Amino acid sequence: MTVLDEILAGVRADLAERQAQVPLDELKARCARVPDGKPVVPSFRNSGVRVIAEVKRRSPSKGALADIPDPAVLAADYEAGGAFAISVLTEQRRFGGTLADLDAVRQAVDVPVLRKDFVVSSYQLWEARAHGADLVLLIVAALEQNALVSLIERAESIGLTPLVEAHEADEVRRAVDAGATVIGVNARNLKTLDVDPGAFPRLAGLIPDGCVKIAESGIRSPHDVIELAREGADAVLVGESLVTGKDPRTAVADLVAAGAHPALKQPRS
Ligand SMILES: O=P(O)(O)OC[C@@H](O)[C@@H](O)c1c[nH]c2ccccc12
Repeated sequence: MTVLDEILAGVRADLAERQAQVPLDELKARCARVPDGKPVVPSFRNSGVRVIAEVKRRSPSKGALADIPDPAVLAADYEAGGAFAISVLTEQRRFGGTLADLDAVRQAVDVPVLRKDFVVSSYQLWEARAHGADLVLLIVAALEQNALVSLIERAESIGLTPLVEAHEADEVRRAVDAGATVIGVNARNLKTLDVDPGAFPRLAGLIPDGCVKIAESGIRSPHDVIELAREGADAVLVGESLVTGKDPRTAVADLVAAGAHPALKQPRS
């Protein structure tokens, strides 16, 4: 069993419990009461590399990272630092997150919010929307192709922007074939947890120019952002270095400033 298989087994067990507690109809009714998901794709294409800052308590590779007693405070700091969006890990067993964290962040910020989890069922898309998410992560390595296609379609139909994550060339092709318009390259292999900083530079060229390209994981410094921008990144997704650093607001602001240099990225049509 890979780490990803173990995570998915836990995710399915927790999902079954929530489904037993909250019927789908109730979730759908809640969705009708939350404001529509914010469109994000046009701003990803503007000049400047967008920074997506993540609320992450623990990880399977490192264990505990940060306490984060109040995700709302951290998210507000990220927003004040200029984050384009906030990513909230809602997986409980390995990452220490919950849907309550998503609620807290949604209440605290105006910028778009990404539900970061291991989505295997459309129920989780409705949950994401009901708890105020604008974007949702879909991991190619965790899904059969037909499931990936239908989750992308369902996400879009309920007003969520799917961020489709790949780690290998074949997964990028699957993401493109499935109709993804926002594609993330995760430098971390979720089966082994190894980080490969060369992943984005190697795979970015396989992503069509019409798609938004996001570099994920292992990003620590303004220098990293500049390098990834040169390789064509429209955005970077950063967790660990922000939650373990001293001042998340300034750390985000430094990354945003690095990515804002006009020579790095022209607006894309
Ligand atoms: O903490 P880092 O190395 O900055 O990485 C953030 C983010 O990319 C990472 O949390 C992540 C990317 N894809 C995922 C899928 C599931 C869980 C977590 C992730």
